[in-house]
Order: sequence, then C-alpha cells, then structure tokens
Amino acid sequence: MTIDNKLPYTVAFADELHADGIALARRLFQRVLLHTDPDYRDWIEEADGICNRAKVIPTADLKASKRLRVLSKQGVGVDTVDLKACREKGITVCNTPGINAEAVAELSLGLALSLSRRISELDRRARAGEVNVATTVMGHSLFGKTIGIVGMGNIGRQTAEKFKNACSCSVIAYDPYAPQEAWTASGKGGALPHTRVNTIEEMLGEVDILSLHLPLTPSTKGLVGRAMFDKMKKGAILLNASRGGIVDEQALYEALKSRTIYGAALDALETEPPTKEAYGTNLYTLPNVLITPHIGAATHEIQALSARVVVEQLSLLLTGQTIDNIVP
Ligand SMILES: O=CC(=O)O
Repeated sequence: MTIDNKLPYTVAFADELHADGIALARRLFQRVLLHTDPDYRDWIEEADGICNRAKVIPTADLKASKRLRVLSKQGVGVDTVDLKACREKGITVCNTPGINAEAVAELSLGLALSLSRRISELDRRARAGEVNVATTVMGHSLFGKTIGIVGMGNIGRQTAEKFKNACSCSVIAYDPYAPQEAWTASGKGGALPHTRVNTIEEMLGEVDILSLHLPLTPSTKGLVGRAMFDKMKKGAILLNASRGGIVDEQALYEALKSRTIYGAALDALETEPPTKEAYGTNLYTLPNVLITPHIGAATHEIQALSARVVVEQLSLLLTGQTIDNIVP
C-alpha cells in the first residue's frame, strides 16, 4: 500500500465493465485507465493489470506491453484471449466461471419460450396492426418436452434445472468431462435424474430442444452441422447461448429454410457483433430464427457482481495471492 492506502498499480479497463467494478478499482488502485479515456493507450507502457469482457486485445499489444502481469476477464469463455501470447509473456489470465450461469440459463429458457410460442414474431406482427392474429397463429408448448443439453458445466446444469422445474422437461445430456454430481444433484436440493448419453448423436432423435453449452475450441468448431440437423426431429429447435463458431451457420440456414428443424434461437453468432451487412442475408432473413446480440450475462445484477469479482481477482493476483479461477 502507498501513503493514500492504494495499491501501487495501474489498471486498465479494455472494455465496458459495470460501474461497480470501476468504482472498486478506483478505491483499490493508484491509477485506473478506461478504454474511453484519451490516455488509454498508456496501458501498453504502464498497466500492471487489465480488465476485459468481450474485446479482443490485439496480440501485438499484449506482446508490446511493458508491465502487464494479469489479464482479468469477465465471463467464462476465453476464446477471445490470445492465451499463447499471454503465456509467453508471463501474463496470468483469470476468468469468472459460474457467476453467469443463472443468467445464461434464464436466457436459454426465455429464448426457447419466445421461439416456440412465437413471442417476438407476434409482438412485431401485433405492432404492425395485424388483426385476428391470436386466433390464427399457434405455437408449441414446452411443457413435458425433452431437452438435450450439450455441455454440463455450470451453465448447462442450470439450464437443465430451469427447463425441468419450469416446464417439466425431461433432460438428456452429453458431457464426457462433467463430474458425477452433474448427473445426479441439483443446486437447489433434490435429485435430477438426467439421462446421460455417450455421444451427441444418441440424443438427436429424442430431443425437442437441443441446447449448446460448450466452449469454442478447435475441437468444437463447426461441431453442430448438417449431419446433426438431419438426425433431429422436424419439430426440434436449436438453442445456442454459448459460442457462434460451434454451429455451422450455412448448414443451419439450410436446415431452417428446408424446415429440417423447426427453428433456432441464437445468442451467439460466428461474427459478433452482428454487422449491418449481415442483416438481410442468410439467417437474418428467416422467420424461424430468433437472434439476440450475446446478452446471456447481460443483467444488471450479474454484470455488477462479476465486474467486482474481476477487479478483486486482479488485486489478489497482483499482490501475490492465489485464486481458483486461473486459466491454464
Ligand atoms: O459469453 C460470455 C462468457 O464468456 O461468459
């Protein structure tokens, strides 16, 4: 600590993080640089730590950094971080797994409800003054349906629980790496007798909803494509609130256009943020697609909490302490 009781470090915010995190950083650290500040570029010379959310920090900047020791990332996915460059520079990377889980699970349930009950479509049509829409349009119930979860980490497990508790859905799940408790225990008491399968293919013909909760890695890139859509039920919907690159978007477009599957709700796309050019092409033109701009964790509560954790973890690591959430 220095005379003003602040840690003698400069910390940069590369991205928009919740004001609670920034306020905490201002209380803890001697200098805080926001990406909107004119002197933000100083971070390369001066920052000991950097807080980030979704921005890709250029590899050249990481390599050029003079003092950077810790990159503290909000959220669980680290596909936007050049981990190799960080490793080579001795920069420790940490994230905030688990904190987002409830919010992403809530969104997944919301997307499924909106798609199957056609909520956003009918909202648009009601505003456009279409009459008798309520009597001429029908959706599908979620009650009693079967959801297939791919990836039983924190988010996949919460999603399973939400669909089961809210809509009495049966759960089939695939995750070769998840620990035993993922299959038998719920967070809120009571057993969750999920059916476990050894391959994704095994569940495809059974599920009404296929929900993806995986990281984007070389082995998951393009994992969900034509071969899988062809095996799904005609009435099935795909939910993706994880990462865009996991789904082959051209194959999805074709499956939706030909009604091989019923619909898709996507909070994650291969190109983010969705560009102006992309509107009006492919997926964006289809009525049976719902798109949200990667808002899985975008609640006031979760953003405030996880921004504070990002800063706390940064201060622990800069002061030589250890934490659980270090990314290997
Ligand atoms: O996308 C959000 C996250 O990585 O947690």
